[in-house]
Amino acid sequence: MRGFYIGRFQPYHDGHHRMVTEIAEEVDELVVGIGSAGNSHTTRNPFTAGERIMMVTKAVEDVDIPTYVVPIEDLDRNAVWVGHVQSMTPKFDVAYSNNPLVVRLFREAGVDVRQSPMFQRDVLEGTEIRERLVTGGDWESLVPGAVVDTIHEVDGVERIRQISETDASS
Ligand SMILES: Nc1ncnc2c1ncn2[C@@H]1O[C@H](COP(=O)(O)OP(=O)(O)OP(=O)(O)O)[C@@H](O)[C@H]1O
Ligand SMILES: NC(=O)c1ccc[n+]([C@@H]2O[C@H](COP(=O)(O)O)[C@@H](O)[C@H]2O)c1
Repeated sequence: MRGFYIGRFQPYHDGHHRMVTEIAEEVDELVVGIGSAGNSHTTRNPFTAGERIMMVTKAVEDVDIPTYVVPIEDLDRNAVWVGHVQSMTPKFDVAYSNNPLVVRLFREAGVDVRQSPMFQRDVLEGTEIRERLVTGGDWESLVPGAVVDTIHEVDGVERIRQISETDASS
């Protein structure tokens, strides 16, 4: 059986990784979809699809099942989004998400969906980690080591700080 797990992964964090580890107990292969693949260089979506592919590919090296990482661009039309996803990925039998819109769209399209508990959601949240990147807080302890390496390799801390500045006073 093959599973599918989609997220924006801005960045991929320990909550995502815990979910992947648990999914790997239930399926034989996993497809990870990098959502909003066309978005980057904004405070909500600082990292490119390629950078997120590196984060996930390296982080899942310690997961025992074959894992494919596929970028998925957004569409203006929610009603056909599941078909768009399926057109870009290996066939899958079950989708994993805690995002209510994603759950709804897959179920309406007849795809089996499983949800998981949220792990340490007070800190394991992309928004919190991006905030810490900007303010100089401890973000490294909330993401896999491979993600720390990727963010440093692409000068990600400086990038997110610079794009979060305003030009109001200049
Ligand atoms: N701590 C967590 N535990 C379990 N699942 C999580 C956790 N954080 C996110 N997820 C789930 O992983 C998927 C992808 O999440 P996403 O990339 O939007 O991360 P996020 O932490 O919710 O980020 P953001 O704050 O940027 O929205 C979603 O289904 C989301 O609900
Ligand atoms: N119409 C669309 O393009 C559409 C619909 C539902 C989800 N998505 C994407 O799926 C991903 C879901 O991931 P999150 O759970 O991280 O929000 C996001 O990238 C979101 O933009 C896109």
